[in-house]
Amino acid sequence: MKCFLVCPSTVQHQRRNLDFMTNHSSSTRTHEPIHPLDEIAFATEIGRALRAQISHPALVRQLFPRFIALLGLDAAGLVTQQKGRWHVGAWADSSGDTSNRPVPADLPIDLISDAIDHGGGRTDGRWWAVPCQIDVNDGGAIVSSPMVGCLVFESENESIDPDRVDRLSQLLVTAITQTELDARHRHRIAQLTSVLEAAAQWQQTQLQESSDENTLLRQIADTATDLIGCERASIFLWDKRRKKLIGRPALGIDDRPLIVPDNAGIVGEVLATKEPQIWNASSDDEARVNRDIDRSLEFRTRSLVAVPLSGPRGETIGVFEAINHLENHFDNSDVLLLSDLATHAAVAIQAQRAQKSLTESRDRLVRDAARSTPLVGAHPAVVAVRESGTKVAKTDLTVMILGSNGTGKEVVARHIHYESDRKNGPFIAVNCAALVESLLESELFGHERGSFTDANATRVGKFELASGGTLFLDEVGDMSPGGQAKLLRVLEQREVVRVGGSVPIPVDVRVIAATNQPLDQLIAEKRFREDLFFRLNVVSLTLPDLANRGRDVLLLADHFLNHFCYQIGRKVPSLSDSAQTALLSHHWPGNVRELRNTIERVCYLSTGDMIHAPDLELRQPPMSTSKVHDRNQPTYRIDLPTSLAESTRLFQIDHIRQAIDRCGGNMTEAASKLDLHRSNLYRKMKQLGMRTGEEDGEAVAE
Ligand SMILES: Nc1ncnc2c1ncn2[C@@H]1O[C@H](COP(=O)(O)OP(=O)(O)OP(=O)(O)O)[C@@H](O)[C@H]1O
Repeated sequence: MKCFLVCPSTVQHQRRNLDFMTNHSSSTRTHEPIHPLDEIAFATEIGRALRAQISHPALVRQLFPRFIALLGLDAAGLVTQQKGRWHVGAWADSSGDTSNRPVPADLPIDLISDAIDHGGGRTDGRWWAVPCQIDVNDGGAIVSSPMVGCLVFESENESIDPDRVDRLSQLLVTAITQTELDARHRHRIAQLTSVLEAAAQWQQTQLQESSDENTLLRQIADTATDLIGCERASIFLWDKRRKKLIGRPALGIDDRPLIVPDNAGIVGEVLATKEPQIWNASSDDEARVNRDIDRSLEFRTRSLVAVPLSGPRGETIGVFEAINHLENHFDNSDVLLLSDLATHAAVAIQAQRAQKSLTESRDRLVRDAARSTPLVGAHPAVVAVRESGTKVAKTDLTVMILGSNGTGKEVVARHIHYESDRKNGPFIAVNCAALVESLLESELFGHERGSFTDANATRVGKFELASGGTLFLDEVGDMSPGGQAKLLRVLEQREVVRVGGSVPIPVDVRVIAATNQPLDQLIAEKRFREDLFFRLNVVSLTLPDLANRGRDVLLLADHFLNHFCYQIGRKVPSLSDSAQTALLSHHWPGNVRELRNTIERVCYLSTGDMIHAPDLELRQPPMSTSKVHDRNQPTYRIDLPTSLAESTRLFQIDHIRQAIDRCGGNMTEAASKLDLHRSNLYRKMKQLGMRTGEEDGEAVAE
């Protein structure tokens, strides 16, 4: 028995029609009286049974014997028509026995059909038939197949009173239809619960990045097979362009899909009409089914139901098919269930496709972003930074990157980010030097609306924005003391509180800091918190100045040449020997950034296949404006008037720097050019306050 909902009109409909038509006269009979209280007791019993949501068999067991006894019948039962066949349920007699009593062989089928066709009770004197039906309209959207049947009873009692039969059978028919509707209701709720549970599982599968479409389709088909109770189920996705339907899972073939023309068989019919189709071999046209599929799968289709799979805008994306009902034929209730599953399946399939395409775009973007900022360099110090960066990327350790302006600290930070598991998350860079203390807190931690005069809207801070990714704090040495204290708190607690807010927000961020400042000196001068330094400096990477990277200048120049020529679509010119020498001997106070700008300018302004030294326009800035720049050293300027001793010192620094530059960082060669012994050159450099590279063993190449 299937679904339900009592519709009052059903009861009234039956009530109106229960005026018995007889083909023999009962007016001459004498009726045995039933005490009215017995009828009331019967009605009360029915009411109690319905309230208790009695099952159908229990109803037959409990109420039929009472009905039989009240009317003095021999036996009674319920006869229903299912899929074109008569089906006799339990047959009860007055003893209450519903199991052993055999169904009479001579059931009055004509009388039953007559009662059903005319919607009213019928009797031939011995048999009585009272229609007991549920129309699909009775249950609204949830009754998928009607119930067609009759309450049938037998009585040799001549004195039976038709009015009493009418009254009591009305009561019993109401009880039967109500019980049937209740049962169908419960069954439908169970079905919908299962469909929702299945949809939730498909959603989980579809959200897993690792799961592919096949896994999802197999899961959907398995659910349909279980819930409908059939041998197989398959989802045919429509390849509109190729006019094909691609069935997966392929009804028993595991590895390859089943491809059929999109106009063949019943799936083709569903695609064309957008209407569900049922096909049962015993009653339907054999020509409708595509037996080619059966032959290729060595399978025999006995019955099938297929419904369209529709996308969000109502467009058909395929067909969902269930094959070979395990118990009997498919009917409308299977269409209803398969359609429910198809609705959720289409959503899951489309969502997984959208997710896949988003994941692919994201991966492409991440790959492009990672490629767009390669850490170019073959100098041992750069190689060491790259290797350490790759290693440390696999951890969540905080990293401090040291180096002069323009040496590539942000490039290293990006390298670490794109080498880490956080690469699909955001990379957010904040220049701490650019933020005054009052703005820094709101920039990093966000603020709530109205928390200060200009806070017109809630703002999410950089820490929150970087959640799941990396936060790069550039120029951290320039951060105000107040900012340092707040930063330390966030690093320790791993949660932020927005300005003007009170709720701590957990943040999952990897912090990379960078500075061109001598932090040890700042700590000594109490301008940088030592505790913050230890928090940030878990791993420290130092980038040498470009002037100390020897032939890396040429590698980088080549890299930028390719980059900019590709951008403007010009053939990549070569660097002449003179250009190479000029690049190697320039001292690059602006480091890689300066080189990049130089090459960019050349790419736009020069013509021809060869770049010569004059094209580079590399002039050492005049002493009055030049930076005699050393990593982690203060910047010196000659601000006239200045003492002769200081001018001499700065001149010597610049002179030595140029000599080292010209020799590509080779100290022995530079010393010889300066007519000094190598150890004297080191001593002189120390005297002048220059870094020699011996301090950290890497900055100055031999
Ligand atoms: N090793 C490198 N390979 C490729 N490009 C680099 C490299 N180092 C630096 N660059 C480029 O040089 C420019 C400056 O680099 P970056 O901004 O990383 O330097 P920085 O040390 O962070 O500078 P600042 O201290 O001024 O913030 C950028 O355009 C960057 O792409």
